[in-house]
Amino acid sequence: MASLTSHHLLPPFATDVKTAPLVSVSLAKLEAGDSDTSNAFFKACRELGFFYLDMLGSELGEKIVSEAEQLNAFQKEFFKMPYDVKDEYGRPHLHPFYAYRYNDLDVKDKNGVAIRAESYNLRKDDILGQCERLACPPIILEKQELFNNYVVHCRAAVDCLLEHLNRHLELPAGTLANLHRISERSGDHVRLVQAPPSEYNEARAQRAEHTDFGSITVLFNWLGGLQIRVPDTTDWVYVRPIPGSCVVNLGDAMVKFTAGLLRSNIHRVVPPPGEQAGESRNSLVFFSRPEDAVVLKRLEGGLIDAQPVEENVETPMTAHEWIMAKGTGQLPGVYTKKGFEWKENDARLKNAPALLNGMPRAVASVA
Ligand SMILES: O=C(O)CCC(=O)C(=O)O
Ligand SMILES: [Fe+2]
Repeated sequence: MASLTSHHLLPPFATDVKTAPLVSVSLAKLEAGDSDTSNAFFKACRELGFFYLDMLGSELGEKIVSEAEQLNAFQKEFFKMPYDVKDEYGRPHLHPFYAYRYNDLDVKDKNGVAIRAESYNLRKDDILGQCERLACPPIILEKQELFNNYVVHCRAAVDCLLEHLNRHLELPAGTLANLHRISERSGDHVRLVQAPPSEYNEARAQRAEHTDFGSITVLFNWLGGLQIRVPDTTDWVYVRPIPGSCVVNLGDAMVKFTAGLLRSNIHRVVPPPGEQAGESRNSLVFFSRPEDAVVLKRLEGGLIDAQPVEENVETPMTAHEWIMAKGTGQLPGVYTKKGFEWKENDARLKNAPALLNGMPRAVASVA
């Protein structure tokens, strides 16, 4: 394993923090159709919405791990570029969502410049040549083949998960696959993420609370810092990175499609605990989303028909409208089995657009 992953080069994960009870699901066994593994996977999707996907022993999985390591090495070089160079590819210039983005932290470098927490969203359709490509730094283009392979392989793993979900949900064959065709325009993207070492800050931690708004997220990280909230509690627990596994979680679209049968769990990222606190933290995220034109509404058939009917009927939105509204901060809230719940204490709420008429403004401590 040591040669495939790089976690052992970093300080160890803290031993004195509470960790999340994520089950480990073997991709190789899912690919082979193992029913115990598939049942454990479906249970995790219903109850926690998060699990480890063990990539080892799967040809596809090991390719993804190897590519994730290469992309992690690459992103460290990417983020070393001067701020003003990256700024040219920033949200104000390039695109409201698929672009470079940063938050200034309250830490300054030796020249007195605020240190940034940074990310860069790269569209699947740019990478696969399915649309007119947004401008991007030349070093991204030098890694075109790697990005292309990574997207194709992550999508193949996602397709395998969707197929198992489809079967458990007793939906007509291909229902979920047909909402997620790789050849169609969608909000799928690769996100590079880097956060410099910083102190834990409660207000910032709360602002970072979110659910993912797509279908299935494939996440690689190398240091602690990801926390999930334990369902029906207010406890935050850390997710320990496991070499050879990625963390998979379901997003809002899967909740919407299944009328709450599947779970999109709230989570956030805080500085790595313990000995890892002094390290800069990178993560690599592949977000899969429904095709742009898909209207986010409950599907018909199978187990979903037995789900309760929502009292508050929200304005139907396409996956594209949803991602643009959520991704640009116009929908400060999280999606739960009770429907959309606004983060009432979020200053952005007053700017929420009129298109959201019909969304219930009841806000709970989100569970
Ligand atoms: O960095 C991580 O570990 C998680 C990132 C995350 O939750 C996200 O980008 O949606
Ligand atoms: Fe997330």
